[in-house]
Amino acid sequence: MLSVGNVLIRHGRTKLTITSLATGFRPTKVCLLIVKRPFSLPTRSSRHFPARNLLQRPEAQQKGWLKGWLKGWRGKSSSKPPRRPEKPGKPEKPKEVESEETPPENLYAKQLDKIPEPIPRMKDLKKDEIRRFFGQAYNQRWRIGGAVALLLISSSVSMAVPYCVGKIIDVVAKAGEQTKDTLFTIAAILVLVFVAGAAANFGRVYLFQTTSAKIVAEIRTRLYSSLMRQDLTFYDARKTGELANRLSNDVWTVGDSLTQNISDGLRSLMSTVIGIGMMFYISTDLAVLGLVTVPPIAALGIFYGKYLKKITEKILDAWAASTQVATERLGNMRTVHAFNQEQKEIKLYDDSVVDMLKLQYKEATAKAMFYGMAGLTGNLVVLSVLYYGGILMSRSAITVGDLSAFIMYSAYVGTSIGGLSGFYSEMMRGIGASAKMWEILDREPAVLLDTGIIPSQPLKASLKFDHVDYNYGARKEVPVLQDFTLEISEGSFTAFVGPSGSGKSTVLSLLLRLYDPDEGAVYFGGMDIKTLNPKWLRSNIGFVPQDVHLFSSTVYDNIVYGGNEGVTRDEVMEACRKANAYDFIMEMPNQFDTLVGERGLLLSGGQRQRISIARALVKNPKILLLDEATSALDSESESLVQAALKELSKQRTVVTVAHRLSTIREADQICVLDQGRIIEKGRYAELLANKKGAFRKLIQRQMLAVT
Ligand SMILES: Nc1ncnc2c1ncn2[C@@H]1O[C@H](COP(=O)(O)OP(=O)(O)OP(=O)(O)O)[C@@H](O)[C@H]1O
Repeated sequence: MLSVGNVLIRHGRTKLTITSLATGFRPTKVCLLIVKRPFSLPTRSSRHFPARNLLQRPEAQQKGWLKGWLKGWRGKSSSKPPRRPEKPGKPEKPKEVESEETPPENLYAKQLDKIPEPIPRMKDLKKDEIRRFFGQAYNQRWRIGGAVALLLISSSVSMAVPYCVGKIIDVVAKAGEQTKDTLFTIAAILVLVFVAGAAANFGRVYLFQTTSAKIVAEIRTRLYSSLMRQDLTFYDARKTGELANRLSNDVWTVGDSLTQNISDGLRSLMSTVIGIGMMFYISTDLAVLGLVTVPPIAALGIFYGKYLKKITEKILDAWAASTQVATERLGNMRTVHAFNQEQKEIKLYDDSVVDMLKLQYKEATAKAMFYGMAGLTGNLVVLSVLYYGGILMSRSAITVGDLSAFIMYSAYVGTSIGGLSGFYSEMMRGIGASAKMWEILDREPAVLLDTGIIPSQPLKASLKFDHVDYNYGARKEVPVLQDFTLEISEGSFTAFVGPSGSGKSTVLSLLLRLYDPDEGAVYFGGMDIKTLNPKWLRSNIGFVPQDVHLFSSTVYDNIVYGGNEGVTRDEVMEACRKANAYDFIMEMPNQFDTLVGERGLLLSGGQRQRISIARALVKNPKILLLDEATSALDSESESLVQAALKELSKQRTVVTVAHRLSTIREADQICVLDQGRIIEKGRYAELLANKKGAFRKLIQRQMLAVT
């Protein structure tokens, strides 16, 4: 009796464990070969299963486990939460090595910190989308071709293993004088074949992995470049998280499905075809018996797949809800703390987690049933093949080696069919993800950055709005600017005032050409800004926005960000002095190298605003747009900045939006806006003199508010 013991066969993504392989010498004796998990789908590692991890907690085994678990998670006793899913970026995807207890395909496990999306159906995809999806691999066709060739070699070697094992068993079973020599010869040949197979496998994995990385890198660069060029209308209609997803998870999905998935799919296909062929080659009767269970298992699989899809979609919705709750709250922690809403937020999140868990338990039940059934059926098949194979052996119709090889081939075929179903869903997911990327890549921005005139002579820094109508694409029904007409002469100081929402900031956005008017035109130095190169136009304008956004970098980096190419350190210092920012920067621990924190939150509002003013001044612009640029300054800083701005106004055209009306006493013209129209215009004193005027009312209201 030969006991081979625990034999591991790794095939594609699935590892089979043959716990015991024993055979008798006499051909009449039935060989015993038990295959664990004969049917398996492509898998993910267990850490991708929050519910699974949950079940491992002791509370989970008790009644009321859910509450216990949540309590444990929150309580002081467990400082660490239960193991959470992987962090963003590329979701860790087990490729070659899987845990022995491989869980089935999990549609939402792959992308954990993003809101995942359901797998699209074939009928929902357009032909063009499928063509373009594969088109992305075209640049890498030689590498992919090479990888496929190596795949054919390595798979052929793998598929030869059962046959060779069968032959070895037969040689051993005969146990003659020549046994040792024959065994040695077979083993020596097999070692060479295995080494060749390993080399091919190395090449295949290397080529597929690097090709995937190249495709991902190429798509990411193109996508990011396309995103950077989109106009603000595009961003107004989309969520930042959604775009970040496109750029990270979706791109990986596309890269993987074009390489790793094709590799796995081809392996599964080859294993299925060769495996079935070999089964028939060894014994037609046994092959028919072995394959007779395929249709019922397939039917069960389809039924299960449909149920799983439904429940997965519900889980995705629940996931989206809980992710949205968390993302929004984590980004607004100041508000949460300030309003004492921690407990309420925890409860809100817990509820969404519990909703999802309930669904995951339903899903787990369905999966457990399916895998239980599939395992039972598979084992019954093995048993019937063994039984019938034993009878055939007793009639000397087949050898023990052939029967062993047959069982191994049937296991290969079982796992490969499962692999093919995973291949299909991964491919659909890849095509779906790439279709969403095309939406961005194909979109022609309304403002093309590389077109338009770059004047050879400097233009006069005069501005003009000529009967401009505008409303935001996201809210077409709300007219924002209506028949807006205004002239701003070079070197003048113009201020916009008016109630909130009257369109003041929008005027500045149109000057920067962040949006284009629906009707009428905006002129710079007598030229319609639509005809000018947008980059050139913006290089002439310094802008201090209402909400100052600093990047998570140093003070210096944030200021130099506003400069034109080749801006010097001296110019940066000069801009800081003019913006009254120099002194406080020099008092900081690392001065210009001080990190400002995420969105500049390590600085005070007034400091951020002065850095923002310095950033606008560093390129020494001809036109300065200030959107309530001094609103966050204390009165001392404000008077200093006001003095600086007054000085700066002498050399450039300044357009400002002001709430504090005291800051615009010196303005050459003040425009009072209401519902997108200029209802009053003039100098400070003139407007104040009009006793029934809107400006005077604004001043009175402001004075009342102060007293
Ligand atoms: N990106 C946008 N998409 C859709 N509507 C917008 C957008 N930005 C502003 N609006 C709307 O346009 C109108 C004018 O907004 P704008 O910001 O120009 O007003 P404002 O006078 O500057 O207000 P405030 O003084 O409060 O800053 C408002 O009704 C506002 O809701």
